[in-house]
Amino acid sequence: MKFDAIIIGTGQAGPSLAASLAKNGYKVAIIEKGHLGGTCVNVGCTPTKAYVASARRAFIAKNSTALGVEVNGSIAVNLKTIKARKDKIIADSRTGLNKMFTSNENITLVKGKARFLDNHSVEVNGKTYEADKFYINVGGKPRIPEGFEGVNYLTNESILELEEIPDHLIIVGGGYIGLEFGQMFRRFGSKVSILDRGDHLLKKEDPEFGKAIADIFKDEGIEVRLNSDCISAKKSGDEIEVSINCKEGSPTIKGSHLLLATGRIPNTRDLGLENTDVSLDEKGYIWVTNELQTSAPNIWALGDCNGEGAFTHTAYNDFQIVNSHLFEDKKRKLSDRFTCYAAFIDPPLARVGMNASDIEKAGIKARVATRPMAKIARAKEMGETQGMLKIYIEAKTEKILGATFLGTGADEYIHTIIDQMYARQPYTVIRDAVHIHPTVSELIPTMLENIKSLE
Ligand SMILES: Cc1cc2nc3c(=O)[nH]c(=O)nc-3n(C[C@H](O)[C@H](O)[C@H](O)COP(=O)(O)OP(=O)(O)OC[C@H]3O[C@@H](n4cnc5c(N)ncnc54)[C@H](O)[C@@H]3O)c2cc1C
Ligand SMILES: NC(=O)c1ccc[n+]([C@@H]2O[C@H](COP(=O)([O-])OP(=O)(O)OC[C@H]3O[C@@H](n4cnc5c(N)ncnc54)[C@H](O)[C@@H]3O)[C@@H](O)[C@H]2O)c1
Repeated sequence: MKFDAIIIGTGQAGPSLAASLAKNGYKVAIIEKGHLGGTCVNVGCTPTKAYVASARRAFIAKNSTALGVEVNGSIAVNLKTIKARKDKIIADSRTGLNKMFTSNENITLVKGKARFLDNHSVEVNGKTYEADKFYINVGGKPRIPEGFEGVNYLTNESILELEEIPDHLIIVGGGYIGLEFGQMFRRFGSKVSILDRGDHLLKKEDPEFGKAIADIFKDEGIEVRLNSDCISAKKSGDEIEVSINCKEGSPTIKGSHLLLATGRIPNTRDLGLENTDVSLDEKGYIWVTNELQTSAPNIWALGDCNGEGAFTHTAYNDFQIVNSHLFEDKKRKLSDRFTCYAAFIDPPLARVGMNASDIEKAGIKARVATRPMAKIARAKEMGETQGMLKIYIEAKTEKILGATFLGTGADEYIHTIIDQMYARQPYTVIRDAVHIHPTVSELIPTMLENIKSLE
């Protein structure tokens, strides 16, 4: 069968692109080997944030005595109900996508795994599909280190199928996935141990943020072991025993369940790309131009598989970039985008742009503004004073280089900084703005009155 365009994957870029191509008269096929919606909808953002919400309710119910709220009765967490609520949210999204594809006469949904035969054709379930243009949106999957083959480990996918709360959940990896699941399952009632080979949690952040998170987690009763390289695991009776290469602490740890949260790899190795002119880097990410074109001129790559972002908003922005070159005057580019994201722990960590080590590597002369949450009236009133705010400013241009916020509501008010960076205005615009009292945001202008040289 021949189409104007074929999209592989129904993640965070493919469906919007299919709708736009179809609206502009293209005959489009969109191919999906798994559930419609990809990682974010089925095993990523949506289910984890639904679980985070349940975990926070449980935590608040158990920890509000200091605010004068006493719960005189037991608080039970029902993982079956939590899972059923999550499954319903996911089912609604999948249904919406299915309706969108099947009700559009210009879109053909093909269920199955696509494999390129050459630059202009793919094979799915023994049938050949040809097109002038291809858009690859195949996403990624968990990276499983060697040494764990002999045990029944969990990933971000299988942990979301549990219906009983684990007694003792060991988590290998102190990145976003490890931290979000770790705090969530601790709040559900599991004993939780998080192990990471690095010397601080969230290795991409300034070390002080990882240290502050480790303290918050330890206060909640989570065991955090750093400088701990987990090399293998084996069955030990009913338990799983993990062997650790470490200088301090026991070289083994036993638990009822093991979650591997050791990073992700792109779904590009079994896509038949060797039959095309598409080039991959050494980690398997697809090489793309600033406009997301691959080294084959009729093939584009969007989302996690191009290695230029690892988030839903970056995948969606990839759609916007490609779409702007297809159908809009305002041509967008990858290089216009500032990196931004949040870790949805409690309190959340939110980040945009550069951190201290990025600034040092770039040799930029910078200044910094900081404020602990403990010095913010609204945080005190809420009884949520953990964390701190940090903003970096370029000395020469007075423009904001980046910010990291750890604190209650940080995933929302980081956008004050993100928008200022996109406006490409000096930091003095926010410094001189009047914000609403009492909010955490109101202290952002105040902290910018006190900027210091970055040592
Ligand atoms: C636990 C977890 C939590 C996350 N939380 C957040 C969050 O809070 N915020 C955030 O921004 N990001 C989050 N992410 C990241 C986010 O989910 C991804 O960045 C996003 O889903 C990437 O979308 P994508 O379009 O690149 O691909 P995906 O969503 O991965 O979709 C790719 C699709 O392609 C299909 N596919 C692959 N190969 C083929 C083939 N050969 N043939 C046919 N189909 C194929 C797959 O089945 C899949 O459906 C989270 C990720 C995880 C794992
Ligand atoms: N809130 C969000 O936006 C969100 C949430 C979850 C996941 N995600 C996405 O998923 C991606 C992957 O997340 P992740 O947490 O799996 O990866 P990550 O790369 O952020 O963290 C993995 C951690 O595992 C450690 N590690 C790896 N192997 C180890 C071993 N053998 N022993 C001990 N430690 C080991 C690494 O040192 C690292 O700190 C992220 O890049 C992000 O794009 C996003």
